[in-house]
Amino acid sequence: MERPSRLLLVSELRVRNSAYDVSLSRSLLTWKRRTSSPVYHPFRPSVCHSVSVSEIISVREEEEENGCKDDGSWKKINEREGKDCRQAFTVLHVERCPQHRWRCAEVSFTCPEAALCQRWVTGIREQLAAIASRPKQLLVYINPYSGKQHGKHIYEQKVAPLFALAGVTTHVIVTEHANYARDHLRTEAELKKFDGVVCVGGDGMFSEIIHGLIWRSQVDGGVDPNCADESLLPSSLRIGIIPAGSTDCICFATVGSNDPVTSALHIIVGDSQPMDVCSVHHNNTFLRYSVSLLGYGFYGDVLTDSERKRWMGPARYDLSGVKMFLTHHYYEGTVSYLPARGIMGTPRDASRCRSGCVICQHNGRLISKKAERYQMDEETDREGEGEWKTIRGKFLAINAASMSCACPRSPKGLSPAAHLADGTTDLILVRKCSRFDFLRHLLRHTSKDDQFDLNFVEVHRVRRFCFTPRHCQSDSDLDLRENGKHQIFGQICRNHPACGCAPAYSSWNCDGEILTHTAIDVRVHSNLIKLFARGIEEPTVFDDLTNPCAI
Ligand SMILES: Nc1ncnc2c1ncn2[C@@H]1O[C@H](COP(=O)(O)OP(=O)(O)OP(=O)(O)O)[C@@H](O)[C@H]1O
Ligand SMILES: CCCCCCCCCCCCC/C=C/[C@@H](O)[C@H](CO)NC(=O)CCCCC
Ligand SMILES: [Ca+2]
Repeated sequence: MERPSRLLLVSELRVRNSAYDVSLSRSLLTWKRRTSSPVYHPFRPSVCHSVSVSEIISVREEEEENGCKDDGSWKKINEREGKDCRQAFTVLHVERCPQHRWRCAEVSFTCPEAALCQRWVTGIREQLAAIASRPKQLLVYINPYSGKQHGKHIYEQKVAPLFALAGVTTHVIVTEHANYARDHLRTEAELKKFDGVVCVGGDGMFSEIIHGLIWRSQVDGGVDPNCADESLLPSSLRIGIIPAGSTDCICFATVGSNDPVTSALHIIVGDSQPMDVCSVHHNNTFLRYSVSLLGYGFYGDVLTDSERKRWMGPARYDLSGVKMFLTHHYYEGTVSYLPARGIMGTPRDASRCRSGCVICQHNGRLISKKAERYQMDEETDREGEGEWKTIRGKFLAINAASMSCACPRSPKGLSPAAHLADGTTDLILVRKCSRFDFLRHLLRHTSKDDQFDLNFVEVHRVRRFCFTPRHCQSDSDLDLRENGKHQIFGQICRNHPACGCAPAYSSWNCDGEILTHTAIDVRVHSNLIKLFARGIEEPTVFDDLTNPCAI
């Protein structure tokens, strides 16, 4: 509880015609109803409220209904006398709703005199202006074709008015084609003018934004993105996601809901959530970055099939999901991985990555210390931190989840205990099994049962991994896609009934985009980007203790 000496303003004001003791400190705005009777009244609703200053959106001066507005006579007299007659102000603030949703609520305070009202408005505005983490100028990209193609409407109706209320200025760009946002960020955008980038769309659009920003940071800092062993430079601009796509798993897993208003409020209050990014290379050539799912086999095939059904909108994934489940293809290959050693947490933990996650903070610090040590001693063997393990086999799915990948289809996600910023990815290997068993595994993504507790599934928390497919036609480890033969062999294997074997290749689903190669080298870069989010909030039993009214 804060000491009274820290209070910046204390007044008796009126809220809905009742008298309240209102106080403002650097961290809290509190209003407590004055009671005429000292006797405890069991049926009286709660009379004390507080809102964190960091969650105030803005403050608006109001004109007093009875005096200023009515016939104007009172106002006119005041104006003639050079007095400001505004005696009420409204505070717009974050209100928490079920399912991690935030709303903009408001409370109006009436003051006995205009000068006091002005002191309050100025006092609150000064506190808001002192919050350095709040963005003032944002660069907004809207993909008009995401999800159900409502991106533009969502932004204009739900988000832009909130930014205007909060005094956030924006430069809005509606993309004209795929990779428009990525290329604009890479080459043209004057990033120095902005405090963050907002992406209105789905996971694919978010992927464009991080590709533009990460590329720009490397080029500006002289880092070669093609070198798989290079440590990447973090991007200084935070990214906000206004969900308007088909899966929106990055928004869901970092905020807890896919709600544009909630996301806009997290941006306005200047939240910050660090995130791991995987770089994907093939033969020391950069392919893509991934923050959510890298999936070969089932999820790669679902994506390939669903791309042809884009016109169906989000339902395309359900149809392709059922189709690929029935197709039941498995793929042969070799997975090598570098287990994450000395870190806190395992993929089978019951605890979850939540706002202020201790595991992310601990592991993030540990990994950056290791990186510093490596930079000081160039001779150190980077892979000396652990031993590579190799698994050869036939797999229905190979998934790397760098975060839980929670989404409305699977609220706990592909790897429920994965962390947003712990410097690792969870490598999930689903070996060839019966359709019935695979269905059991898939259905467990939507229930409380553990999807890893099956003898054909294994999961490893890793820092790096490589995959090499085994070919249908030969044992060579060459990736035939490179010289164009894959298409031919792929077709023969898929379509030729006499072949009898599964198709040679699947494709990698990299955050919803198809990779051009199947043999890949994946490395996790801890805390490479930051989002305007705070991780999923969990109400705690201590919440009441932080509320001075409760004590
Ligand atoms: N103006 C545009 N015209 C066509 N495609 C675009 C345009 N702008 C972006 N894209 C591309 O559209 C693709 C899909 O976008 P997005 O991810 O926003 O929606 P989604 O696929 O419906 O959602 P999710 O990725 O969450 O499943 C991305 O690959 C992106 O590069
Ligand atoms: C037959 C019963 C099946 C029930 C299975 C439910 C399992 C759902 C797990 C969902 C995991 C989503 C992982 C997120 C991946 C995103 O990066 C990507 C881009 O948005 N989306 C997809 O690839 C879309 C993937 C859609 C998969 C269905
Ligand atoms: Ca992670």
